[in-house]
Amino acid sequence: MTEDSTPDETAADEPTRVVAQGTFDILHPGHVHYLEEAAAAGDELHVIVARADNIAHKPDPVMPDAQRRDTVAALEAVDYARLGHPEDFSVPIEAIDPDVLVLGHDQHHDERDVSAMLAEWGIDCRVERASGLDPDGETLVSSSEIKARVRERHTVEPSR
Ligand SMILES: Cc1cc2nc3c(=O)[nH]c(=O)nc-3n(C[C@H](O)[C@H](O)[C@H](O)COP(=O)(O)O)c2cc1C
Ligand SMILES: Nc1ncnc2c1ncn2[C@@H]1O[C@H](COP(=O)(O)OP(=O)(O)OP(=O)(O)O)[C@@H](O)[C@H]1O
Repeated sequence: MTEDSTPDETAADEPTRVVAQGTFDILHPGHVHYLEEAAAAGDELHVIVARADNIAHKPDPVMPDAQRRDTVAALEAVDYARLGHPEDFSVPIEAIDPDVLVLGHDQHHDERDVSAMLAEWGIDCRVERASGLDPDGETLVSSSEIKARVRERHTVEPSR
């Protein structure tokens, strides 16, 4: 912001901030696809990486919280990555103050519920749904699929 800019000019110059979120345990091309699509929805992509303690719908991540955050932050599409709040999900969202929130193609969150939650927090933000990256039969595009492949190929049978 320049010192002589008017409030109107400042608002027009504000980047469009986009938020994406998820677990991101062992990065794969599906994650890259999601984050590139989210980045294309605005000027600045902020990612909230879920804390292991808040992931109740699947087994605990293999990679520690900070490692998942740091690998996501290293992606070209990502401007800022942060760990989510341990208890209050409104805290990171309020700090980012996004214009757009992009949900992943298969995320269990309902768009209308998330919109209502954002409005309750006083955030004026539209909610969009990303597309999925279809597997081509060879490329692994799911963290649980990668973990299953590792178990299948690297399990050593106990000797009798
Ligand atoms: C709007 C929104 C905000 C969220 N904020 C947080 C947060 O602050 N802390 C956290 O641990 N998880 C947060 N989450 C939850 C996770 O990012 C995510 O929904 C889920 O636990 C894992 O999603 P996945 O199965 O797609 O990886 C938030 C989810 C949404 C939709
Ligand atoms: N193949 C894919 N195409 C597009 N987006 C994807 C794909 N896989 C994951 N994502 C998105 O990336 C974000 C983080 O996903 P998550 O970490 O749950 O990955 P995952 O591979 O689906 O994990 P899991 O297999 O454990 O469910 C979510 O928004 C999810 O929708």
